[in-house]
Amino acid sequence: MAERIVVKIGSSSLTSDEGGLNRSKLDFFASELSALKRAGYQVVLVTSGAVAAGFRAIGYTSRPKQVHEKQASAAVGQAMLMQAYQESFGRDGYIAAQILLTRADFSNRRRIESALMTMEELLRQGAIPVINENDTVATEELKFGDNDMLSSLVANLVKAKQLIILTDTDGLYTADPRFNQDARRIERVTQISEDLMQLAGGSGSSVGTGGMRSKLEAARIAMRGGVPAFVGRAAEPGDLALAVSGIGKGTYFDTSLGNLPVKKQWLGFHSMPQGRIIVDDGAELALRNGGKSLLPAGVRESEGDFHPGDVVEVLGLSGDTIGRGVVNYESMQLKAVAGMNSDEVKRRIDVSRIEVIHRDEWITLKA
Ligand SMILES: Nc1ncnc2c1ncn2[C@@H]1O[C@H](COP(=O)(O)OP(=O)(O)O)[C@@H](O)[C@H]1O
Ligand SMILES: N[C@@H](CCC(=O)OP(=O)(O)O)C(=O)O
Repeated sequence: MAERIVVKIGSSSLTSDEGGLNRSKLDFFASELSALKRAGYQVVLVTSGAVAAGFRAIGYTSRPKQVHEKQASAAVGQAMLMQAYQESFGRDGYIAAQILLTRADFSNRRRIESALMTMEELLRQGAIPVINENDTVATEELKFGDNDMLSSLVANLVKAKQLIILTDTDGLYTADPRFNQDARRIERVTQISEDLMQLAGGSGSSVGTGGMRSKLEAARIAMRGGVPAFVGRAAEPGDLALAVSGIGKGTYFDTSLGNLPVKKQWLGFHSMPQGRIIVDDGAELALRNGGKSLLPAGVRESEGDFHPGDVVEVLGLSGDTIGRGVVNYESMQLKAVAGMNSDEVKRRIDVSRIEVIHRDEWITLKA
């Protein structure tokens, strides 16, 4: 199968601060993507810019702040974006296909699997899926807001070889380069620590939303899903190909993890935990490093009202989250048998599976 590359382009790379599309910039990125297609890659584009492209045309003088104004701007600008991509890719002999997604679509396994099937078919047919958040229906509490996170979830979903996040800066610096002239670029990152997160500031333009911070959060999700990421700039013809080949103008985020199955992606990134289980140090070690199931003996306490099949969050004695899993016990049952060995549990209650959480239905969230 052809290797897949997911490319995310931010508003600041496609539009001007005063609003409106910058066609020459968009044409440049489209030809960069076409070049990847010609080189044999399957390409998925996650594009921002709908709000920024549309707000001036609909009558606002600056990027609006109210949600319904942004949604109205996006409704106008999304059509402009797609028309421009159709024309630009069309010149290179490729078809652009619009896909609009919300966070709620990712939480619903059937909907996201359906979106994946559509993307698979589009890629088989040689089209370029062009994805944005469905701004008109996304509610504020459930919005991605910026498309960085959306692009990492898409990269995990399609099991991309690489996620390329293009922006107006050539990578992650030791400080926001707008304010600190001594800031140095960080070439490679293997783990996104809290210290690293502290280096990243907000957006550099009046049209971008996420800033470097949201790009780091996105890179962390991609790495966790087994997809290496790149954050940087493509300004000259061939820059995107250089980024893909490992010598781009930006920061590389490496991962040694394999691709995460869609079921585990859902568990880790989209499910809604119904309760919390606190485990002892031995169980924490077994879950983190041993690839083991959680047994009642390791459970110290549980909180919340959950039922078999619900997702619960698991914490260590320090209060740190270890991961999430699908629980096999009623919350009341688990309280009654916490800390007991498996034979004793079997004598006392009737459960279909002795594991509180089976390792196949578990994901570790932090190293
Ligand atoms: N440590 C940092 N390294 C690099 N850029 C940073 C850093 N902290 C903040 N930034 C800012 O993040 C901006 C990119 O984010 P953003 O404006 O949201 O772009 P986009 O629209 O491409 O998503 C850069 O222009 C830069 O000014
Ligand atoms: N869905 C929105 C994305 C908002 C946005 O600005 O994102 P980004 O430029 O990636 O920080 C749009 O198309 O305007």
